Parts: sequence; structure tokens; C-alpha cells
Amino acid sequence: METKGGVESCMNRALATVRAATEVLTSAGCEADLLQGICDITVHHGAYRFAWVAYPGEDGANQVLRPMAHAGYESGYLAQVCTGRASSCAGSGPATTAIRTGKTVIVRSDSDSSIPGCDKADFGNSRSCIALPLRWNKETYGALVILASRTGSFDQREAEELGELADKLSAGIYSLRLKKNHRSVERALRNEKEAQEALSRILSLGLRPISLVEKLDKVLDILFEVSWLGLEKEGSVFLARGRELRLVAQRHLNPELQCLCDSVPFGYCLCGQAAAQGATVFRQHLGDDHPVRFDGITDHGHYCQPILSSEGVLGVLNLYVPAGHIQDDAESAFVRAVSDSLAGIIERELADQERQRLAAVVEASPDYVCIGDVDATPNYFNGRARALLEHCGISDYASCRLFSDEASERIRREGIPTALREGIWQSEGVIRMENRNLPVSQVILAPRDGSGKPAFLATICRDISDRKEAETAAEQIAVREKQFANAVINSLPEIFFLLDFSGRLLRWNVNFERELGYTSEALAQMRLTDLAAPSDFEACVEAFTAARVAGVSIEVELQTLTGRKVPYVINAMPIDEPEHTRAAIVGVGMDISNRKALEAEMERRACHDFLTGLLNRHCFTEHLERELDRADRYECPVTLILLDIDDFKSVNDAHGHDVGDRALKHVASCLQNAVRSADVLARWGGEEFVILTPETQLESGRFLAEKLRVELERARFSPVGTITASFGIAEYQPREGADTLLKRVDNALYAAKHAGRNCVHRG
Ligand SMILES: Nc1nc2c(ncn2[C@@H]2O[C@H](COP(=O)(O)OP(=O)(O)OP(=O)(O)O)[C@@H](O)[C@H]2O)c(=O)[nH]1
Repeated sequence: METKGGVESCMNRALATVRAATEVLTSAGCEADLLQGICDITVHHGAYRFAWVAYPGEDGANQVLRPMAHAGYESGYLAQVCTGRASSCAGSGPATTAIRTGKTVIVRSDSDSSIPGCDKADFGNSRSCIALPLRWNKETYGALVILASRTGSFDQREAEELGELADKLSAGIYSLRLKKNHRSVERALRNEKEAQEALSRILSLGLRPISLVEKLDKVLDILFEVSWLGLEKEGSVFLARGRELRLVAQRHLNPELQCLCDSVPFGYCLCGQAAAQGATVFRQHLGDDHPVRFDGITDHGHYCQPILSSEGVLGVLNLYVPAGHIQDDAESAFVRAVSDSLAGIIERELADQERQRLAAVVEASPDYVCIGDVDATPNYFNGRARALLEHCGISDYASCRLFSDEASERIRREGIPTALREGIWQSEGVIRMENRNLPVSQVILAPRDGSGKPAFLATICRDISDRKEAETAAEQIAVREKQFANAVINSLPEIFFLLDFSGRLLRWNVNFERELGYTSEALAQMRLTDLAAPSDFEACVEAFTAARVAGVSIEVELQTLTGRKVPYVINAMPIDEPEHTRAAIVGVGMDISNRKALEAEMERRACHDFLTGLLNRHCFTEHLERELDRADRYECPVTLILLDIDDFKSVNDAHGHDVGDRALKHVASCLQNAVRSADVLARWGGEEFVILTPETQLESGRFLAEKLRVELERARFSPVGTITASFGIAEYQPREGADTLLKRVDNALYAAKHAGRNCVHRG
């Protein structure tokens, strides 16, 4: 226990401390000074062994005590208290307990184990401890801890006095913090105002009629004037071109550095890193990742702030700061705001450049260009269009009507709605001019704005008069060529036709219609093979199938509408399909009726006797050979009759050759009328006739010969009167041959002559 004198002395030291603290409490300029002042006074005026102020803090995930000020003899005590688990904020040491509970904690003996940890603490020969919570307005700042060298210190009165000191200290902390806050708020407001003014100056630069480089230079100047920014008066702006940064503006940059930084690839050095990452790069010092160096370069820090748009990286704002500069939230936010403003300026500039380029192109375009509102009110015409309007005497552009009423109506009803709906409408139209109409191709465009709505309407008309003239000329040439082709094919003496691959008639000449008698409507539904005579149909199909790949020539009979069969020789060949047709085969056909008739006549003449019209000897012999072959093969009977007019010489002599000729015809006629159709009658020569009677035996032959003899004798021929003939007959003996048979029948005839004529003899 303390003695009465000791108690007084304890009270005195507490009172001395409180008294001495008054000046510090009112005069301290900052919190650190206040805390340190109180600790000093506690030790020097209160003669306590040790005093310190603990604030709660964090070390990673651990809550710890932070000594904010201390005075007196401590001998490693602080380190032990602040790192020991028992005295951590989560622990139960005096300082921790006071902070956590908000109540004063007193330890009067270093053997007091009521507060765990205190017994283990090295009090540095101190024997008592008081931990006073520093609280104000329900906020606990920390604890004032005072150690005394004697056991049993800090009775209730001393503790109350010291508690008052702690309350005053808490009020002082509160007051200083309040002042500090006021100052920082005032400073922040001042800085904010300055920043806003700088930003508005930067933004207004975007509207000034100066080049982008000048604008960027001035932005750097404005930044250097912002007093609270810790910038060096040195900086630059890069613009991105592809994956490269180009130095476009700078202030006070070392000339050598200007050369080195003229072009910086994305990813290279600090600015390249900022561009590649799209994020701020800040460095306090010139480090290894700043490879751009020159002789005499001094250490400095960097703000490399990417200038970003929604499309990507536009460039980098590069600001220099003194070496060791500490980045400040307000400063970082301001630099970001400046880069956002720069993005706006650059984007507008690029858009302006693009617009100017487009405007120059549109203005110089050879097309007629009109740009107007989405309600189709025109508000711009390019040079070509203005010239056209002037030419047409139109001065009121807003209400000009260049197109015909019909075309205007179509544009209004179809063109503009389609363009507004689909973005584009294309057509052709005609512009009315004073002397002529100007054919144009027209395109109406409706580009959309950022919200997807049509922003304006642009009408582009192109003079297509040259093309139209060429098309008209080509059409006229095509018409003329068609007329010429028609004239040619219609003047052909042959029939002409074009077939498609299925053989259907595509085109034909007038001869075709005339000779076959069908109408063009009927022909348009027909194939050429439909016209073939039934007997020629198969051959016709075969020929025109072959004509798809190679030329063919075919003789075929075509049947006219009336059923008449006309022989044609048709030459047909495949053709390359002319444009827009299905033509596959072209052909011409010549009517060969005359040739066929001539051939028939020639054949007839070759086989027939010109006087009597009967088969001649040559043809008869062929018949005879064939028939005898058949008789040999099938052993069928054949009988030959040979007759000779009696005393014919006297007919000629008496009546002349003309009568003789007629007499021969008379005999031929009589014979022709008397024989059967299976018999073959021929003039053998002179006044001799021969009859081949197939399937006839000798007796039947003799009967026939006798019948003929009688018929001939009975038939009177004027002016000659009776004409008779002698007959020789012979039946063919198997395999005796024609010559032998003829010899035998000739002998029989001779015998008949010898026998007195007008009779029949067998050989
Ligand atoms: N008018 C005419 N006379 C012909 C033709 N061919 C032959 N003759 C004549 O027929 C006559 C045949 O006379 P011949 O051979 O003496 O026989 P024939 O007078 O009939 O006496 P036979 O046969 O013995 O009865 C000749 O005068 C021939 O000129 C002919 O085509 N026309």
C-alpha cells in the first residue's frame, strides 16, 4: 500500500501532469505533436516512468497496437506489447482492454494476474500501469498508457485526474482531426475548382479552330498551370496509328528524347505499356522498364495515361513527375478526366477530318448528290447537283422537283420508305431537263446514328445517258441483226428451223410454214419429229438425237397438215446456245420431190422398154435369174414363154415404122392384159416378147401361150388387121440354168416358126 505522503505525491504528479498538459492541448498544431506533447509532459512534469499512446491498427489480417507517441524509460516494453498476442487488439492487455471496453484499466502490481499478459510483460522495473481509453463522441481513438515505478500506484483519485487528462486529450484529438478535415476539405474544394476550370479550358479547346497538335500542346500547358498537381513542366501526347504510338505534341521534352520517342510500338517502354494494357502506368522512378534513355537523363517519375475511346486506344498522355512522387487519388482521377477530355477532342478531330475528307469527295463527285433530313427536305447539294439545278433554273432548293411527277411519286411511296427501313434503295429514273431527259441511276441511302435511327437521307444520282445510248444502240443492232437474220432465213429456198434439246421447234422460216401448212402457233407446240411420216419417225428421232453432238444429213419424209408426204434432205448440226435462247440444233431441209421423181423415172427407164413400157431384156434377165434360183432351192416349177410376131417385117414395109411401133405396143398391151400379175412380161428385143410364169408347169404354160396366141390373133389392129405370133415354151429343168432354158425355149420358138407360124411349140 502507498503511504499518505505517497498518495499525496501520486495526486500531485497527476495534477502536475494535467496542469502542464493545458498548453499542449491548446497549442499543438497536429495530432502527432499533441500525442507526443502529452507523453512528454506525463514523464517530465508528472514524473511517471513511461507514457505512450496506442492506436488500434492492422497488420495484414491481424489487429495490432500501434504506438503513436511515447516518452520515458521503456526498455523494449513497447515492442513486446505491440507484437505480443496477449496485448494485441484481440488480446486482453491493459491497452487493448481499455480500447476494446472503453474503460480505464489499472494494474497495481507486476504480479497481478487478473489481467492476463501483464504478468509476462517487462515493465522495465515499473510496478503499476494505467490504460486510459481515448474516447470522444462514442469514438475510441486509442489508449493513453502510463506506467509508474512503484507498486500500488493509480488509486481512484489519481486515476480520476488522469482520466480527465485522457478526456482532454481525446477532445484535443477530435478538435485537431476536425481542423485537419476542414483544411483538407477546403484544399480539396480548391483543387476541385482548379481542376474543373482546367478541364473546362481543355474542353473549350476542342471547339477552337486550331489544329489538333496545337490543341494538344495547349492541353499540356493547361495541365502545368494546375498548381496542386505535382507535375514537372514536361510532357507529351502520343496518338495511336495501328499498333504504334506517334509523338504528336510535347512540351519541354529533351530534343534527343523527342527523336527516340517519335514512334513507340505498343508494349514498348511505359507509354507503350499503357497503350497495350489500356490502363494507367505510374512509376515513381526511372526504372528498368523505361529503356528510352539519353546522356544526362535524370531520375523522374511518370504518369502514362492511355487515351481511350469505345473503339480502343486513341493515344497516351505522358506526364513527368518528380522522382519519388507519391500518387494521389485526386491527382489520378484528374489525369484520367483529362485523358477522357482528350479522347473527346481527338475523336471529334478525327470525325471532323473524316467528315471533311468525305465532304471533299462528295463535293467533287461526278454524281449528283443531295443530302437531306429524314423527311426528305433537301439541305445540301454537291457541286455537280448545284450546277444541274442552276442549269434547270431552280433556285429554291428546298422545294425543287427534278424528277417527273411519276418518278417523284415512286421515290416518295417506295424509295424513301425502303431506304429508311433497309438503309438503301436503288433504282433508275429520269431527270427532267430543259431540252432533254437525263437518264440516271439513283441510290437513296439512310445511314443510321448511334441509336440505330436513320440520321439523314442521301440521294446519289449518276448520269447513265452514255450507258443508255449504248444499250439503245445495242438493241437497235440486235433488232437489225435479227431482221437481217430473218431476211436471210426467210429468203432461203429451203425450210429452216432451230430446235431445243428436246427437239421442240423454237424458230422457223416462212418456207417452213408454207410448205408444211401449219400455223406458227401450232408449230410452236411441236417437235420436228412430230412432222415425220410414220415410216420415218424412228430414223428421224435417231438423226436428231445424233445432231445434238454432231452434224447429220438425213433424207426423211415430212407430212404436211393435209397429210401429203414430202421428201426432204435435212442437214442439221448442234450450235452453241445463243444468249437467252434454248437453241441446240439448227437445220435446213430441201424438198427433194423432183429429184425423187427423176430418180424414179431414171430407174423406170433403166428397167423398161421405152416403146412398150414393158420390162426390158436386162431387167427381165435379173428377174429370171432370181426366179430360177428360187426354183432350184424350193424345186418349184417355172415355165418360160418366148413369142415372136409373125412377118413383122412386112408390117413395117407395108405401113411404115410408125405403124410398126404402134403394132408392137398393141401386142404388148394384149399380152399385158392377158397375163397374171405374178407373171413377168418383158420385151426381149425387136418383135420378140418373153413371159416368165412362176409356179407353172409346162402344160399350164402351154395353155397360157395358146390363150395368148388366140387373143393376139383375135384382136384386130388397124390398119394392119390381124397380127399373129409364134410361141416357144419350155419348163425349167432343175439346175439347168438360164442360158440352157433360154436356148431351149428359143429352139421351141424356132420350131414354131418353122412349123408355119401362129402356133405354140414346146422345147
Ligand atoms: N417398127 C418396128 N419394127 C421393128 C422393131 N424391132 C424390129 N423390127 C422389125 O421387125 C422385123 C423383123 O423381121 P424378121 O426378123 O425378118 O422377121 P419377120 O419378118 O417377123 O419374119 P418371121 O419372124 O420369120 O415371121 C424387121 O424388119 C425389123 O426391122 C421396132 O421396134 N419397130
